[in-house]
Amino acid sequence: MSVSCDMLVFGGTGDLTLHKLIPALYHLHREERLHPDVRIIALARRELDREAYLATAEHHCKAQVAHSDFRPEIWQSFAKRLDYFSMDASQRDDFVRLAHYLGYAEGRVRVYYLATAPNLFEMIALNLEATGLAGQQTRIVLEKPIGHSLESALDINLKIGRVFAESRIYRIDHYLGKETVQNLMALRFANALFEPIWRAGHVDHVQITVAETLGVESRGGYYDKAGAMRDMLQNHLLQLLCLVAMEAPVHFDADSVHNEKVKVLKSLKPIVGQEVLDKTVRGQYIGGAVGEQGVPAYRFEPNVDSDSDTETFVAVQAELDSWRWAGVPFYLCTGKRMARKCSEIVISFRQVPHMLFGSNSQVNRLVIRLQPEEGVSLQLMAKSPGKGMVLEPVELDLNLANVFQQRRRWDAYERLLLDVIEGDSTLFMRHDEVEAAWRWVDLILAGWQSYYRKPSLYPAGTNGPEQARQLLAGEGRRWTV
Ligand SMILES: NC(=O)C1=CN([C@@H]2O[C@H](COP(=O)(O)OP(=O)(O)OC[C@H]3O[C@@H](n4cnc5c(N)ncnc54)[C@H](OP(=O)(O)O)[C@@H]3O)[C@@H](O)[C@H]2O)C=CC1
Ligand SMILES: O=C1O[C@H](COP(=O)(O)O)[C@@H](O)[C@H](O)[C@H]1O
Repeated sequence: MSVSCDMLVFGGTGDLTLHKLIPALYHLHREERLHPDVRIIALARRELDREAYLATAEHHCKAQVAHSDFRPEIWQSFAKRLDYFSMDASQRDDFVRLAHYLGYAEGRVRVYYLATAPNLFEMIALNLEATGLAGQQTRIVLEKPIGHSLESALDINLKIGRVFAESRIYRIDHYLGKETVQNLMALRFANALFEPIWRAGHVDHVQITVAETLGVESRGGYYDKAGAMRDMLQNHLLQLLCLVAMEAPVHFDADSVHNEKVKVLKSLKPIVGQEVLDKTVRGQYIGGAVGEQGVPAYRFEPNVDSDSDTETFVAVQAELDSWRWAGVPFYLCTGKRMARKCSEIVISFRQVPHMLFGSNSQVNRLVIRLQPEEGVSLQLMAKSPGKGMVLEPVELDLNLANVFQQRRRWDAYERLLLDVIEGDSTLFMRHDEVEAAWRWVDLILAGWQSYYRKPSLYPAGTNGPEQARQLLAGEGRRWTV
């Protein structure tokens, strides 16, 4: 049973809260992971009474969780924890009201979850401090992306850091809460098998792909200023890269894990100036079809500029200047409105040094599938039955859902919310990780400004622009997704 706390969710009427946070908290409640005294208070400007908020929250929660997991009596008991407080986070007086509402509760843990746009982060922190709501027992959760550049991230980190000690700041990247992402650490550090070959010399290259079929949905206003680089690659994909490339931490605790991740980010070889033309691809979808469904071009999405040059696809050939990984390309790729939803990490090993059975031998690949199905498969060469040494690629396939059949797969936010309540920041990002990631990304963004303003177009429902295929083909490789 976890610790008792008040969880205050700023942005309580927003997309993230209604689609992800409330359903995650509902599941934690349903599985009795929350202390009976945990209270959840949603905060936003909209004038709503508690009943109206509960009705909205129930509607969304029901739509998000599996039919068999949503039970009215469980919702009723969960709803007893829930309240709504209407306030404007830019108004100090509203925080005074909030302090009265919360009352004095010495020693009680308070979690402030900032599910709002980042431009409110500083104001919320300052207002909490000014009204005596930022004491030692409080924690603050910041949603990604932290800022939109190195400069803005430094500014946020500095200003939040003046109010909250680093140990009380939880910078969330929900990919770190995904089961298979944690399984990647188990695979690497709980098995002796792969470690000796997990390095240059044995690994030819690594691919990290997060392909979505979704477009920008209702988030066009935000996305058009962000693009795939800031929305996905700067955080989710670089965090995945860290887990693939990092050295084994000394302990499985926050500082040890963050120390190793930051070393990886600092070893990213800068991509400067015109290099963006050879090492990166920016794309934007035009109209097309995803499955059977016709979908409009990005520029016709709601709240998107009709002349927008924002990228909805990005591919980058990254390299790490480190002893373990020198010379091994890491191909990172993410896009919206792609042919199919698929997130996976592929470690491609080198070819055998001598082709004993002819030239049809394919390289071994370790594929870590994050979604939609979670699993790990190892592609090997085997002899096909019959006469002669005819080889065929086969798979050792581990489907995690089948192996752990009896157990529901937790959503990333469930795990991460529980970690915040329990005060464990291992699966969050420390300030220097975020900054190191921006330092590298900012150079690419600057290169794009000078040399690559117009994204390459790709029809929705395809695998991105042709240039992405060429990024690997030029090196005699191909995307596996
Ligand atoms: N949606 C998603 O799937 C994901 C979102 N994120 C990040 O999470 C954050 C929130 O995203 P999302 O939920 O999509 O955004 P939304 O625009 O849907 O929600 C914003 C929320 O902030 C509230 N708000 C805005 N201004 C104020 C204010 N002055 N005082 C109090 N509340 C305010 C809004 O309510 P009201 O207008 O009533 O005040 C609303 O509840 C963003 O930083 C986003 O990048 C990260 C990962 C995924
Ligand atoms: O953070 C974000 O992630 C989602 C993709 O998350 P997933 O868990 O569904 O893979 C992405 O759609 C969104 O644009 C981005 O802000």
